[in-house]
Order: sequence, then C-alpha cells, then structure tokens
Amino acid sequence: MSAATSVFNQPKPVVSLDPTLLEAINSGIRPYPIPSGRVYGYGTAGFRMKANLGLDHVVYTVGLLAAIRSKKRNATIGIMITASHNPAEDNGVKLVDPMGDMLEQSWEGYATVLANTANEDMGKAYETLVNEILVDEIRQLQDRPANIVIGRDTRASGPTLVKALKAALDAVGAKYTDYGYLTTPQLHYMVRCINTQNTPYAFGEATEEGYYKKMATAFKTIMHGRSIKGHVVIDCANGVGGPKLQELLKYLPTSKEGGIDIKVLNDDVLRPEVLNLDCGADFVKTRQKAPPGSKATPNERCCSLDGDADRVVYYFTDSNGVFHLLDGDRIATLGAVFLAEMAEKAGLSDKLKIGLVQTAYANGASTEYVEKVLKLPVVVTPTGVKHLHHAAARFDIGVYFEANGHGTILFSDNATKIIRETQPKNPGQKHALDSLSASIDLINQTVGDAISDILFAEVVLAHKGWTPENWLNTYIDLPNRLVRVEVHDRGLFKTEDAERKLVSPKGAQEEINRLVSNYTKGRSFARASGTEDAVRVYAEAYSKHEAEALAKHVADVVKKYGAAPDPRGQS
Ligand SMILES: CC(=O)N[C@H]1[C@@H](OP(=O)(O)O)O[C@H](CO)[C@@H](O)[C@@H]1O
Ligand SMILES: [Mg+2]
Repeated sequence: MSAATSVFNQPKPVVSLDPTLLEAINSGIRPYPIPSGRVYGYGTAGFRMKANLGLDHVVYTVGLLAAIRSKKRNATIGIMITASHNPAEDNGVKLVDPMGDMLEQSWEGYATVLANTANEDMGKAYETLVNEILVDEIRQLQDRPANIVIGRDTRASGPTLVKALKAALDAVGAKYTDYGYLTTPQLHYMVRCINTQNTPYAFGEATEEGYYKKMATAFKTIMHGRSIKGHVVIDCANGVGGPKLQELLKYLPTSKEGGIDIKVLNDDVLRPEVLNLDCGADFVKTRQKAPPGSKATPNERCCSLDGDADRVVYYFTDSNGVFHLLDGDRIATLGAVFLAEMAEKAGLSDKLKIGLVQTAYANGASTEYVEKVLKLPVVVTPTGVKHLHHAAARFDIGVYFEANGHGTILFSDNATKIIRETQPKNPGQKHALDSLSASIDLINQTVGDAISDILFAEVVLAHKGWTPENWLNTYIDLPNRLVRVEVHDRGLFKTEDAERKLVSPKGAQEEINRLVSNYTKGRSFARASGTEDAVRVYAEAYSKHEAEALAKHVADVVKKYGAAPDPRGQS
C-alpha cells in the first residue's frame, strides 16, 4: 500500500480540547453577549458597526479566530480595531495575514460563524473550528503557539474592545503585543516586519520608529537633487493619522533641508467625537468640496486622510474659486507616469511589466489616459482592496487604487531583484535605479498607506515640476455621479464582468444598456454595496447634465426591479 493510500484510509482524528480551556473561553466571553436579534457578517473591510451593538462580542470571537489563524500559518497575525472613515460612534475589527495582507477570503466564513455563536456555545465552536482547521490525517497543529499584534485608532470605544480581545487571547493562551494607537497601514507593516525578520525579504524593524526611519530614509534618497515647491496641507480627519504624521515629521527634512513642508490640519484626537466630522478623505470625495475648516488659498496643495490613514485624496481650489479633486485615479496615474519613466531611464522597460488595476468606479478618462497615452495595461476588478491587491501582484510593478483614494504599488520579488542588481552604466541610469529602489521602500506595499502615498506623490510632483493644476490637466475627468438606492433586497442584484453587468434581476441590464446608448460617452452600472444595505449606481457621460440624467434613469431602473413584492401577490 502506498503512503498516500494509507493516509486516505485513515479516518480523520477528532481532538477533544481540555475542558478547562473550553470553560475559560466560555467564561471569558460572559460579559459580552450578542444583543438579541443581531446578525454579524465579515464584510469588505472586516466587521463594522455601531460600537454598542455587541461589537465587544464580535471582537472576542475575532481574537479566537486570530489564535487559530496564527497556529495554522505558524506566524504572527494582526488585529486592527478601527471603523476607518465611518462616524465616531462606529467601530470595527479586521484581521491581517502574515505578509501584511488582508485575511484570506476563504476564512471570512469562519469569522462570521464564530461571531454569530451564542456565548454558551463558544468553547464548543472553538473546538469544532480547531478540528476543522488544525487537525487532519497527518498533522495536529492545535498546540502550536499563537502570536498576535494589536493596533487601534483613536475611537472612544477602542479600549473596551481591546479589553474584550485580550480576554479571548488570554483564554486560549495566545501571546500578544498591543501597540496601542496605530494607523491601519502601520499595523500591516508591523505584521510583515515580524514575519519576515531574519529572511532575505526582511521588511523592516517592527517598531514605530522603524516605520518612520524606513520611510524617511527612502524619502531622502529619492529626493536627492529634487525640490518640492511650496508646502502641502494635510487634513488628518481628527484621527490617528494626525499624531502619527506629527511623529514622522521629526524624521523628515524640511524643504530648507531639501525635504518637505507639511502643514497639519484637523489633528484633534482629544475630542473623539470630531473624528471624520466635516473633514477627511470621505467627506472631500463624496461632497466634492474642501472641509469647511480649510483655509486653503488658491492653488494650495491640500490632501485629506481618512480616520485610520489608509486613504488619501488631493485637491485644490483654482484662482477662480473652483474646487478640483485629485482622487485615487489621479494618484495612480501620477505614480505610473513616474515609475514608467524611471524604468525607461534605467533601461528596464522591457524587463519590468508595469500595469494599473482599477475598479469600475475609476473615471473612464483615467482608463483611456493610461491605455492610450501611457500605453500601459489596465485590469479591472470587483470593488474591495483585496481584489485589486491580488491583481496588482501579477505585474512586476502593479499600481492599484480605488477612486476613493485607497491604494498602493506592488513590486514583485523579480522586479526588486532586477532593480537592485542592475549595474548602472551612467549617472542618469544610476539616478533612475536609485529612485526605483527608494520607491520600493517609500511605498508601503502591504496595503494603502495615506502617509506613504502622500510622500510618494509629493516626490513625483517635484520630479515633474508639476503644480496641482498641471497634474489635473494630464486628462479631463468625465463628469460623473454616484447614487445610493435603497431596495427591498440588495441580494437580488448580482453582477459579472467586474461588477459592470447585472445578471440578475433579469431584464435590468438590458434596460440599462438602452439608457446608456442614448448618451455621448455614456457608461453606467449598478451593483449591491458590500458595506451598506443599498445598491450603488454609477454613471458618467460627456456633460454634467447628461451624467446626472443617466444616473437618475438607471437609479429608477434599480428602484423598479428592487421594489418589494406586492403583498397582494400582484407584481
Ligand atoms: C464606491 C465605493 O467607494 N465603495 C467603497 C465601499 O464599498 P461598497 O462595497 O461599495 O460599499 O467601501 C469599501 C470598504 O471601505 C471600499 O473599498 C469601496 O471602495
Ligand atoms: Mg480607512
């Protein structure tokens, strides 16, 4: 009998965990019951809700799952407590995988099952998951150590949630390091640093200081011989990005020293209730205006972070007082312009395949600019950073951004090796290779990082000698409109082709197609939101008036197909 057959013939062992462990799990969660009627789901960005609706229960269960994940991967796992751009009274929790990426999607189901388990069944549920995940015919991994790192934003509910989390980790004997306040991308950075230390891919030193030093060193290298015009105003949404940016400034040279002048706005973390209130990236992107507190003068470069500093948008007001947004699409094209130019100067155009990844929400004009002017390939994925991230990893240099400002740039191991091992033949080539090499360190490749994205954008603007107006004029955005439509059951709205076509309800897509064909440069799609109970409709067209009309008509189609069934049975 071959070894393989004998393994197949063995029944899977069933492991019973120590009853005192199960009792510890059950008693640890006792203070955190599920409020009646609550159902939780691990969504696009983990669990997110009003903090007082049983989030402590959910966080406890995330602690249990993190311990199992850590044992399974034999690596440190991250837990971030944040609700990003959402209101101050919300909070949330998400898991970070060993390389600093988001939790593997197939595990979201486990997270959802545990979160919806009643307190008295929690020990048993943990045991069931251990058997499903950590026990098989060949190995039993339940006794491996578990290591977790924790970060949180500045929300008032944070400390209580961390307490619930630690109760879970203590119950199962997991080791943990609580970093306290961190931006989301800083936590992703820590996880990757810890898991790559003493390897050829060591990412950096797993401390805040290590993060600032890595970024500042790369920034100084890449700035060599370039100078940034004027200053940049950064609105920190009164979130954790404020104090972290202030900290980074201690490591960065000012413009007099060949560096950058940053003016920090909205960094009040002592009043948690002002978080994301009339400020921040989401406010600016959705309202298409500067925060009311902004005192920006014409053409002053401004940008806004969100509450956990993983998103950024730029903007300015021109001399006629007109507001202009430079969103994620623009940051992506700016990065691509620079990297393509540097790759060419380094003589590596043929060796490094550079590509862009967008979602259907990217402005059609940006896609056309990348394909026709920059002559780079564009891949479109479903909404959600995890989809973009994976698609970007297939290029040597993959630039990905959602229009709302969340994104980063990935360099493959192959690209890193080529860039770092190519011997320059002249000073021009050396400068290009050094710039590419420093970009690898300046950009936080684990996840979108507003602070790192800003430094990179500033360097590129300096390199091109561009004002925000020059940047804006690289292409002209098609006027567009995003509408939120509440329907009876958003689950009815199913899509294909990277969410650009509805396959259900039957007949809806045909109606949308007919509408779109009436508009010059018209494009529109409808999809169910992954984070809100609604369907989103996006439309763009040649003029503002047309884009708005198209959005309204498509929203009407969605309303019609999404209406509640007639209770009398007549449709
Ligand atoms: C149109 C839009 O901005 N959608 C957002 C929003 O997703 P929805 O699935 O559309 O609700 O939240 C996601 C998580 O923050 C973010 O990744 C995404 O870009
Ligand atoms: Mg965020």
